[in-house]
Amino acid sequence: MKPTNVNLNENKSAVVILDQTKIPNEEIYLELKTAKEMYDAIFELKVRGAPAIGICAAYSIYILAKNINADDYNEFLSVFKENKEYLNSSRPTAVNLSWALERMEKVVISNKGKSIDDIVDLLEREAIEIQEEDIEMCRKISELGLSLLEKEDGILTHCNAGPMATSLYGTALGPILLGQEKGYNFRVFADETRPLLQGARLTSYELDKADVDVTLICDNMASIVMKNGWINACLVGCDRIAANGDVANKIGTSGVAILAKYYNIPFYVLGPTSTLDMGCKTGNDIKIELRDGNEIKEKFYKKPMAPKRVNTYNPAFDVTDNSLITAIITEKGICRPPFKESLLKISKK
Ligand SMILES: CSC[C@H]1O[C@H](OP(=O)(O)O)[C@H](O)[C@@H]1O
Repeated sequence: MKPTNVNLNENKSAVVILDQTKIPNEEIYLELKTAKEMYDAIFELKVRGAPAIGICAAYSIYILAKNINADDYNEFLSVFKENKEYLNSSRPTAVNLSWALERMEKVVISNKGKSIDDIVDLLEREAIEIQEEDIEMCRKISELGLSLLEKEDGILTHCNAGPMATSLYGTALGPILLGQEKGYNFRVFADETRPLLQGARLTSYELDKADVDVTLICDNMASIVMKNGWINACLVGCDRIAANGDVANKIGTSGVAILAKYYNIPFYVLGPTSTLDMGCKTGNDIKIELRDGNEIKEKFYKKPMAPKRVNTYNPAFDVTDNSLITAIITEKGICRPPFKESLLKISKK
C-alpha cells in the first residue's frame, strides 16, 4: 500500500496532497508548487497532523530547492534557509514540522562540496525516507497499541490521528484499524473535536470506511459515555511530547485526560519518536498555536453563532500533564511513568 495523503506528482514538480478540509464530502487532491501554496496548505489544515505536516514540509522544501537558481553553494544554502524559515512559520506546535525541515537542512549542510544537482537528489531521497520511516513507525505503534487493548473494548478518541494525519496507518487510530483487520470488535466513540471538527470530519470518515463501529459524540459528551461504562481506553495522538512526558495535542485533550483519571480509565498517547522533543523540558515550554476566532463563531455555521464584536479565545492545542497519562506508545516501545526516565531511555534507542 502507498500513502495517498502526501506524495510527489509524476514529474516531481509539485507536492500532491489530499485536501483534508474537503473530507468527508469530497476527495480532492491539490498540487502545491509555490512556497505560499505549501505554507497555506499547512496553515489552513488542508494537510494536517504532526507526521503528515512533517512529510509535506520535507517534500515541499525539496521542490523549492529544485527551483533555486543559485550561482554557488552559499547562495543555494541562503535561499534554502529562507524557504525553510518560511515553511516553519506556518504552525508552531507540532514538532514534526521543524524536525523534518531541520533534517532536510542537515542534508544540504553535510554535503557541502557536492554539486547542487547532487544535493537536490539527496534531498529527494531524504524526503522519501522521512515518509517511509513514518510508515514503519506507525505500523509498530499500531501493533504495540493493539497489545494494550481487548477484543471488545470501547474506545474514546479525540481529534484525528489516523492515516490522513500521518503516512499510512495512523497513530491513535492505528491500533483500532489494525484490530479491525484482525477481527477485533471495538466500539469507538469519536469526539467531534470543536472548533475544526477533525473527529467528525476525519476520524468518523476513516473508521467508517474501515467498517469500524464508530459513534460520533460532541466533546461535552465524553464524560457521560465514560460514566456509562462504555469506555475501556482513551487513545489520542500528539503534536509534541516534552522530556517529562507532558503532551501537546488538540485542544480538549487535557480535559479528556482529566475525565479518564476521574473514571479510572487508561489514557494512552500514541506517537512516533519524531514527535518527541527532548529539548522541551516540560509542557510549559511548548508554544500553543492561537487561531482565528471565526473558526469558533462562524466557520461551520450557515450564519455566525455569536455577536460579531464578541471576543474569542481559540488555542488549537492544550498540554496534558504527564501525571494524567497511563502510557506513551512509540515505535520504539511503550513508555510508562516516570516518563522522564522512560522517554530518555527510548530517545537513546
Ligand atoms: C498524528 S498527529 C495528529 C494530531 O494533530 C492534530 O492537530 P491538527 O489537526 O491541528 O494538525 C491533533 O492534535 C492530532 O492529535
